[in-house]
Amino acid sequence: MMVNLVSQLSTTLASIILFNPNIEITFHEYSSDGFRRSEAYKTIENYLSSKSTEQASKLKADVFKDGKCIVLHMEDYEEVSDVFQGIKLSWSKVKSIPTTQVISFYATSTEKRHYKLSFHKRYRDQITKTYLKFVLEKGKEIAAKNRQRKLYTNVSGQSYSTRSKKNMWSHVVFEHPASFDTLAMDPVKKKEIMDELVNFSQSKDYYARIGKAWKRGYLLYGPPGTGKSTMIAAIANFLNYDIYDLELTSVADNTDLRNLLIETSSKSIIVIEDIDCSLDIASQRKKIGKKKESKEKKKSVMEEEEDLEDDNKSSKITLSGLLNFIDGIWSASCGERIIIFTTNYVEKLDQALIRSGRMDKHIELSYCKFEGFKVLAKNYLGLESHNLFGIIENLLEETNISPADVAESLMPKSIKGDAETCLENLIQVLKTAKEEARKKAEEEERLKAEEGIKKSEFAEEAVKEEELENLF
Ligand SMILES: Nc1ncnc2c1ncn2[C@@H]1O[C@H](COP(=O)(O)OP(=O)(O)OP(=O)(O)O)[C@@H](O)[C@H]1O
Ligand SMILES: [Mg+2]
Repeated sequence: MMVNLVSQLSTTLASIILFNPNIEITFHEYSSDGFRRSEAYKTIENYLSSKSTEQASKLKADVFKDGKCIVLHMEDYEEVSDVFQGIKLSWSKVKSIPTTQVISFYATSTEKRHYKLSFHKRYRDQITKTYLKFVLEKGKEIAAKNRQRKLYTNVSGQSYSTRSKKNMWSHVVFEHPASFDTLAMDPVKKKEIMDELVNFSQSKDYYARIGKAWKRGYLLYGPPGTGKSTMIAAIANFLNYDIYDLELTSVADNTDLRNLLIETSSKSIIVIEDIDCSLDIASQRKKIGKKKESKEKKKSVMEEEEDLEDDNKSSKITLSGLLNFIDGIWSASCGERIIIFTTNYVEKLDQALIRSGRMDKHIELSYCKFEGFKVLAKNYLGLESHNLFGIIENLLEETNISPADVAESLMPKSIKGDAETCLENLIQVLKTAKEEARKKAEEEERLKAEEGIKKSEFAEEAVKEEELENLF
């Protein structure tokens, strides 16, 4: 009887060992030489963080963003489950300690960890081909969300704490509070921009398929104080990107520009503010024209000297240098990038610079209208409606005022300042702006009329002179 039981048990064990229906995949923490921490291990750790938080009984905490963000991971020997397309899987964290003691400077050589993934063998294809790719992508997304974002500049300054390699960029932590929620603009336009950004950030495969660098160019234009810089910060916060604020006047030449761009990382926005001022592109075009002219007609020594002085004063970056960069020749090396130009004078820009394909989308940020005002009133005063809103709506229709000026009027001028006082203050500002605009228009009319009179007097004079000349 006893012999029978033992033989039965051993048969069952043998069948379990021989016919184990599960497949196990291990992901080791360190590379086989023991020096490099595996990217896949870190990514899986990130992917499992939310599942660990929900399921594991022993957790380990990692603190990010100067203590503002805590991420929990499962401790050694813990196990969590996952479900993918209806398939049940399990992840466990295993620690192994070598039996022979090795004396080493590296802590890694004594304790070895790995994640072990188990699933039924009938799902081998789905797991190895689809699930693992999904885990790595999700893990990377989580890591990107948790990282401390940075604002880089190529202008060297004392306030910028850290300088990256080759001293090309210096950076500070990027903590601008702007968001699309607090941005005052037409809600339809806002939604369209947000949808497009999401679409862009998820289009890696699409860009790879069509053979284009994964980048998108935006031109933000409009009068001062309409929210161009605020929108850049909102985009960075929305997509969780770094910002590279490129000051073209501090870039020596095209090579310098290329080196700066090579150093930018993926998931970043490269910004050139006031592009019309930072690069005298229009005059470069004229200069090329002038050079052609000078070949045709000989120039005086003085004219040549004037041209040379002009050349020395202007930046050595050429329009073609900048266009090369935008076209992705230098930026195609890795990852997703957004390029944003801002300007107050869109009409001054060279068409080559802003044609579609380079600047894929042109966004006009304009004067504050009622929809924009409602966003500002909610942000600044916590108001969604008020009986003064009607008057403000009418005045905004008749007046050009920037969101920055509206925002300024809505800020309480004293601690006791209440919402109604702020709205009345804004009404006053709008009435004054309207009155000033009316006076300005009248003055312009008057000047035009005077010019007209002068011109007709001049014409009459000329006719009289001609008549006199004809008499003699
Ligand atoms: N559309 C807007 N929504 C919310 N706040 C705005 C908006 N526009 C301007 N502001 C407020 O006005 C301030 C100035 O705006 P911002 O710097 O974005 O303007 P800008 O268009 O970049 O101006 P400039 O052309 O002078 O660079 C911001 O700090 C913000 O508080
Ligand atoms: Mg600005």
